[in-house]
Amino acid sequence: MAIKYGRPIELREVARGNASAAPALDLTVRPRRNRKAEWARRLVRENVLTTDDLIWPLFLIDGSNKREAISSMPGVERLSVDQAVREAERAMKLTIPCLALFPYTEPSLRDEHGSEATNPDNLVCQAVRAIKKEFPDIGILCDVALDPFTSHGHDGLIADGRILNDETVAVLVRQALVQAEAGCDIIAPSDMMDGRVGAIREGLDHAGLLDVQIMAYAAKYASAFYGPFRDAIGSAKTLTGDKRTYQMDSANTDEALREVELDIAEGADMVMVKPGMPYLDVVRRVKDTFAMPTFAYQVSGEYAMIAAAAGNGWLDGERAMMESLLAFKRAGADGVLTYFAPKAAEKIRAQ
Ligand SMILES: NCc1[nH]cc(CCC(=O)O)c1CC(=O)O
Ligand SMILES: [Mg+2]
Repeated sequence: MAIKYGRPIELREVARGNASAAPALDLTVRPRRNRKAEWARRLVRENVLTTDDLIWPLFLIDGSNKREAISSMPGVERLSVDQAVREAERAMKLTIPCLALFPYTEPSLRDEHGSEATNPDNLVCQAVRAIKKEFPDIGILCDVALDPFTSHGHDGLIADGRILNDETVAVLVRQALVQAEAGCDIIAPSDMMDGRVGAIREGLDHAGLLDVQIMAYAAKYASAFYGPFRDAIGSAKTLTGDKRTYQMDSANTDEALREVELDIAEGADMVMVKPGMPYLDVVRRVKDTFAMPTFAYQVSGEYAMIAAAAGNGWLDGERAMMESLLAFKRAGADGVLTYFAPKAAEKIRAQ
């Protein structure tokens, strides 16, 4: 019997002959049945976003009782350490498992070598200690890279206009150690130097910090979507040139797999793809290939686009936020770093 759309042709003729009430289209399969009501949609839903999927990035600034708006990231502020502790409390109440910390470094503390990065009493280390003291049960992730601390805004050391890989890695290991010693749970190298994951793992192990995890920014692309972040940490104005000799070319995906493979071999516990939404294909390939805990960073520019369009009344900000976050789950991500974390958590918990 010839089958078309699931029903034998012969039977289709019979069905046609019937009542005038018969459907105009003779369809056995009607996918809309599973969408007919909210309960039915919930029943067949494949992916779900929970508060466990969220990592909340915070920007830090020196001082006390201070909150500073970031003009290119409406709704996001730079926080003094005491205010960051208040946000940690909010994260605990919202059951967000982990915070990520990024410092705005005073210009007077920035130099060519990013020396402040390895100061055990720098802003990030102060914040880690303060948060851990009050809320030991929240996870803290610290970025490892020199850009918040260098006068030139690059993630590594420079000589004759070139980024020095191996010399930079030596500094990154020291940066990771001061953060881990302050109580950081997850070290997240975002610098894209070759070999830094292995060197940091060795440094941590040698210091007896065996339980400190590494989340490698494994496939990190040279992206225009980092613009607002560079405003937030104050490196936008000082950055000379671009980061294309260390961050990846946005045309490549095979290369992402090779980068991820290396970082896993060097000891990464978790891997990350960054930016997020424009690179969901990479998230999917990485997850399918390595079956590792895989994260995506919905970066500042992605946040800014949605926040700006919502602010102008051009799209429904809350729905766009939730849809964008669910997209990461659909692509295979185990979690998302997102500036929407508190808002999304509030919405999830209200459901
Ligand atoms: N290496 C630092 C770093 N860590 C996270 C981001 C971007 C995050 C965002 O845009 O939200 C950057 C910026 C950059 O590489 O220039
Ligand atoms: Mg690499």
